[in-house]
Amino acid sequence: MASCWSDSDTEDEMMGLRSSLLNALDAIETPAAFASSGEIGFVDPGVFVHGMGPIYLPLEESQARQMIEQAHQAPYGKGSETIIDTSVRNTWELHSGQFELRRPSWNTLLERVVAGVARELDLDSTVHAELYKMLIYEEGAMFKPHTDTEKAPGMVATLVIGLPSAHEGGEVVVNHRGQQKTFKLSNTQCSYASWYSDVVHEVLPVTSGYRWVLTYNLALDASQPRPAGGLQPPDNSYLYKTLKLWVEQDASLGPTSHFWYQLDHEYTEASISLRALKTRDLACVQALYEISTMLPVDIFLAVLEKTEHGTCDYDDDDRYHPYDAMYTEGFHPLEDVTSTTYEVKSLVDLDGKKVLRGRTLDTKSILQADCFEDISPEESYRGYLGNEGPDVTHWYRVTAVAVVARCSTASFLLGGLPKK
Ligand SMILES: O=C(O)CCC(=O)C(=O)O
Ligand SMILES: [Fe+2]
Repeated sequence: MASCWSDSDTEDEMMGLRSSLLNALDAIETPAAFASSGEIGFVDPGVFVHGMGPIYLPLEESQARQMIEQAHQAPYGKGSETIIDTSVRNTWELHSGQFELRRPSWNTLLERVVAGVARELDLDSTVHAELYKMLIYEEGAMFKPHTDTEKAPGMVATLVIGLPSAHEGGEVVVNHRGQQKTFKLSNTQCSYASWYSDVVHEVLPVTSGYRWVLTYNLALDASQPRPAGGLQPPDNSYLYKTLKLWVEQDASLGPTSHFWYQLDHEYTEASISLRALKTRDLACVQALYEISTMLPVDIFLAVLEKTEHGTCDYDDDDRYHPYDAMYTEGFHPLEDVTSTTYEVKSLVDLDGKKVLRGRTLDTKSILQADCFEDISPEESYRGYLGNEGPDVTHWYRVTAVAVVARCSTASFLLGGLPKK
């Protein structure tokens, strides 16, 4: 009911809402990885295939062909059924009763790998690995995008260990909430890739050689609560509620209702886009983007710049070598600031497409009051020149996300220089 408030009530209310928005955004944490990969080294698990004998590393074609003779086409889960359809999954498989891993130290190594994966995926340390299948992908073999069904009680993730075998292609591509990673298992040593069961993944076609892997189900004790990590989207309900209030109140007050939230990392004007964002920045902007599909707000990214111009002290050497001094390296603190300006250097949409440049920045719209503090500036220094003392310009740049009430997006975008 903004219309009944006195100005000071309104201002207090707005300040309260802004600090709630700041708290809600500050509370967003870096999510755990949804998938991870790494190298293990050249370790022989002592693969012994029943009816065949030991398999030597790296895998040779003759042994690959012999194993394929023992193997069967791998099925895949479709609803409650498992079916074989080589246009979806084309892989040879040996089930865990058909082979053994005879090297006694293999389990110790496996425990180390599983502990590392548990850390990377932020899984509880009680996670244990259960050997599931051995897979051999020959030329043309692949597995189309799918998620993994729960093959054991408490199963939360899949671990694939690649064994040394020369091959090309066969990369695993994992996709989760708009993020994609590609893993290539090693030809020459053991390596691993792991992902939460609900992460969509595919194995691209092998173009030559044999891709040879062991698959493990990673499961938590059935008594453990399921981890929130990659399985569930983070809980952004507080941010949603606060933004909803802002849209209803603050956003109806001004013609260009928006606010800026400074990101943790700096990005260059050329690179800034959703894809380039790291860790918590990605989580924050992704949360805002998801909310923008439910509330009438638009999200942009920008490089914000503060420029300070003024004079500075010069050392006596400058007076006698004025032209050298023009190129003095190092930092010159401003003695007397003659002008301070704030600008939106470059505004882009989440795909990184420029929508605006050179708009004046109203610093009151930045949620963090100390936005430009603790930033090391870039500087341009002009040394002692005849009658003029030395002068200096400092530029402080930060990257921020803009949240704009959709009713004022058009006016927000006016007032900048034409995009370049
Ligand atoms: O071969 C791989 O890397 C993955 C296999 C897979 O996705 C599965 O067994 O569900
Ligand atoms: Fe899978």
